[in-house]
Amino acid sequence: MSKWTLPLIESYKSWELPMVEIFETVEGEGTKAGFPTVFVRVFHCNLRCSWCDTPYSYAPEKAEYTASIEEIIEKIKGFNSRNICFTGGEPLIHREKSAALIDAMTQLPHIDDIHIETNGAIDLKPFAELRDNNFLWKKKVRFVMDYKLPDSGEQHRMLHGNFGVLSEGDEIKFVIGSDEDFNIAKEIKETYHEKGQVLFSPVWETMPPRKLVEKILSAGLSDVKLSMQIHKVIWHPDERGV
Ligand SMILES: Nc1nc2[nH]cc(C(=O)O)c2c(=O)[nH]1
Ligand code: SF4
Ligand SMILES: [Mg+2]
Repeated sequence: MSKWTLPLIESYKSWELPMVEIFETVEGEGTKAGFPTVFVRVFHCNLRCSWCDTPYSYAPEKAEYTASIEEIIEKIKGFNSRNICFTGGEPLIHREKSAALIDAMTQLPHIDDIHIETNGAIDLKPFAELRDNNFLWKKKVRFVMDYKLPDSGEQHRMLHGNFGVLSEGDEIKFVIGSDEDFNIAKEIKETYHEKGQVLFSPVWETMPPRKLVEKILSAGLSDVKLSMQIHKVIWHPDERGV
């Protein structure tokens, strides 16, 4: 039995979430990079990473608006993309409400993939249990879990138990800003990684991609995938809603 049991969509469709933005673009990161994707960005985050590129998604900023699950789903239906990136802020911070929104997304027939950009400081177990017990979740829902390294200032918040609940289709993203970050990422991967594609992504301002590639190759990390933020190449790095 999972810790949470979701009611039917009729009961939760009026639940409201604080929102930042919903837009369609191409996914800029990870294994889905380049595919048309609807971004659903909710408000609030439990971390404050030094290099965060979405500080408008948590206090002291304010949510742009609130929307019911039904309204969010209607907006998603207006786009052609088959992929959803559920992000923030921290998309899972709203707990049962986050789970209900994911559940409603899984019921959209035109959606193939819902990837959830979670920050490594939220217990994934209740969400993973919902996935284990639900056919549509198993088919469509994937976690893209960050592991925050020393440069972020938030490594002490990482929940290492999360590695044990990830599946083969999930992704683990290490955002690397320095040589120290690289060394810790390698050590954490060797110690905790079980299932899921490991991504190494350079911090835009402090880690030249060429240097990160050289380090991956010379460390012999043959199963690691480099993940560049291609949206920052296509558009200006500070542009929003792309
Ligand atoms: N195109 C595009 N891809 C992205 N992948 C992760 C993003 C994020 O803001 O977390 C993002 C984003 O904001 N835009
Ligand atoms: S977890 Fe993500 S949204 Fe939250 S502070 Fe860190 S980078 Fe920003
Ligand atoms: Mg992100």
